[in-house]
Amino acid sequence: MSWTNTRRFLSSSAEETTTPNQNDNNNDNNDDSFFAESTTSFESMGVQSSVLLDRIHNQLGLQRPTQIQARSFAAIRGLDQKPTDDDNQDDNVDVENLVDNGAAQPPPAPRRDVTIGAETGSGKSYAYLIPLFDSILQEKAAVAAAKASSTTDASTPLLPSYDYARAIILVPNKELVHQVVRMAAPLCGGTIRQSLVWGGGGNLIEQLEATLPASHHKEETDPSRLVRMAIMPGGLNDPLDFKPFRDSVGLGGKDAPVDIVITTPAALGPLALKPKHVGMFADIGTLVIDEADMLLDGGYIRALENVLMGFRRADKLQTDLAVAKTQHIFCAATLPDTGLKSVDAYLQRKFPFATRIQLDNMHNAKHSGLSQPTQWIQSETKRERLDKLVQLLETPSINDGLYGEKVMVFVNSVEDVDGVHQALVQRGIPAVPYHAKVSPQDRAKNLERFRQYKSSLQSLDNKEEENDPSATVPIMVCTDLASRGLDVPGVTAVVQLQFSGNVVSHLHRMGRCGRAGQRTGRGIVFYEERETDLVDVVREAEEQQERMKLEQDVDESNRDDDMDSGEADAVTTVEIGKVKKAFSRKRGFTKKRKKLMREG
Ligand SMILES: Nc1ncnc2c1ncn2[C@@H]1O[C@H](COP(=O)(O)OP(=O)(O)OP(=O)(O)O)[C@@H](O)[C@H]1O
Repeated sequence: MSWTNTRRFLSSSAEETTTPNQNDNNNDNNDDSFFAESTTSFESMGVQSSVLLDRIHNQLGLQRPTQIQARSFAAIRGLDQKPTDDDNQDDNVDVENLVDNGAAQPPPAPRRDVTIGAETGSGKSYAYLIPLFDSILQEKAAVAAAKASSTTDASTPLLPSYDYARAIILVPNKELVHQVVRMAAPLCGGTIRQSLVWGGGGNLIEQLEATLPASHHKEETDPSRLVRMAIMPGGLNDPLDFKPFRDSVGLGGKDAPVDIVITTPAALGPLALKPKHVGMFADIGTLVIDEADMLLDGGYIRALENVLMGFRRADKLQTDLAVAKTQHIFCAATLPDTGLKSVDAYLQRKFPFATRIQLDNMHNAKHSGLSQPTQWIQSETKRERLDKLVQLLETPSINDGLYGEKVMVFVNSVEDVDGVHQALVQRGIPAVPYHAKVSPQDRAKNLERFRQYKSSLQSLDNKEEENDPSATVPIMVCTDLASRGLDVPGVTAVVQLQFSGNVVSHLHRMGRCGRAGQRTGRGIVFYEERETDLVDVVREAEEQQERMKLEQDVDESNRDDDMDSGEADAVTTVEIGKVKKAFSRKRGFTKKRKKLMREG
């Protein structure tokens, strides 16, 4: 079957391509566990900024929060617990001192450390972004209101309580920095040039301008409604080498401080150990560590520990300078918990008082976006695997093939990505490569073409035109650089042409499809005989999970209203269907991280 002239229409409206799935909750293809219960709204879960609520509904198109968003919001904002003496101490901040224009504002929310754990695609990014944006916009609104009612000169700038930034978000690499910016931009207000004050080089600003909805191109004239982000590059010696900080009014410049800095531990780490920079760390209220298990392992941990040390040192100033303690938010889809040196053990040791939000679906062998059991194919040669892949890609999905679908093909090295990509193209199958040695510009272009593709499963019947082959591509061949965090809506299948070799990477790879509550993903995994030990563990856990699901369904349908709810819950809390056993295969995991580090 030919891959040309048969693609269905790709909507050219950026609005449609960037708005997250506005799920029809009655659709069988949706995962019921994705959303919070139907009575929970963004309003009822506690979002107070009306500006933010408007953006959540109208810019992002989100109707209601996901489970992880509702639970994280409560924990991050301390709505789920009564205040303790400790919190009161944190709240005991001399607000007037912090706000230069003397405006009173609501006392800062207690800052509890929080660990957010839920499977891939469950909406964890907004689980930390929404509370953060809410507190920033609330503070700005309060300052603006106080300023409006005071006698201060109207030209006095509107200043929040921070000079450098309100929060820093750390992710492993540039790809994920861009991913966070892309997700956060619609919540910022204003044009992308207003909200992303420093894009860190490359053409990210242009790319976002081209792909964000038209409604996002409106200038914002009210600074209290604008959230400003910046990407901090590596190689800085001093915080003031970073232009957005240098330009901040609080630091002698003429602009309002940036609100959120998005960067990597490698870029921030070198600043953390110098005592003279303690002021910056004291100024920043929230530190988000996304993909926490990756950053707390292997080659990343040293830089991250430096960062944590910088914040710890700054927290010691708390009593002297009345600075609120830093809130740490750790976010992960996988938190290996086997052994004393596991990431989970590390977090429990270093942050024993952190509130842990962990959904039941975390570490399930098969994530809820996969609509059918994983297809496992043992094959010993590259040639055999490639032939089988081509055969799958040329067979319509109705006959169990992948023709017309939106597919990510994972292999384990840059060379293999190039080899598979070329072989597919030679056979007339459109594909793009994605790995660290593709130039950043081409990588971004390839990702965008893949993002824009609409599979035959996604296309609506009334859209008869074809995907434009110069602007879209159905297949992306990639290394693990694309396995984490990357959110490409509508991926219908993940093929591991080479097995990832460790369960963490396996879960992240499979999690690239069937995201956002869409139960439309499909997994096909090729493996070699020498990998059967690990494969067997994962397969067995998947089978257990399926059995557990069946048991639950039966249990639900037979459920006697008088049944003790504890009895019923016991069935669901048994730790079967999890891949925990496979976490102990740590060697593969660490090696993989090192490789990713070299690539990223
Ligand atoms: N409340 C919501 N309603 C509908 N879609 C949502 C909602 N929240 C998030 N999404 C969408 O769900 C998708 C997955 O979100 P996100 O990338 O934050 O997941 P994640 O849990 O961080 O995944 P990963 O662990 O793979 O990084 C995104 O396309 C996002 O826009």
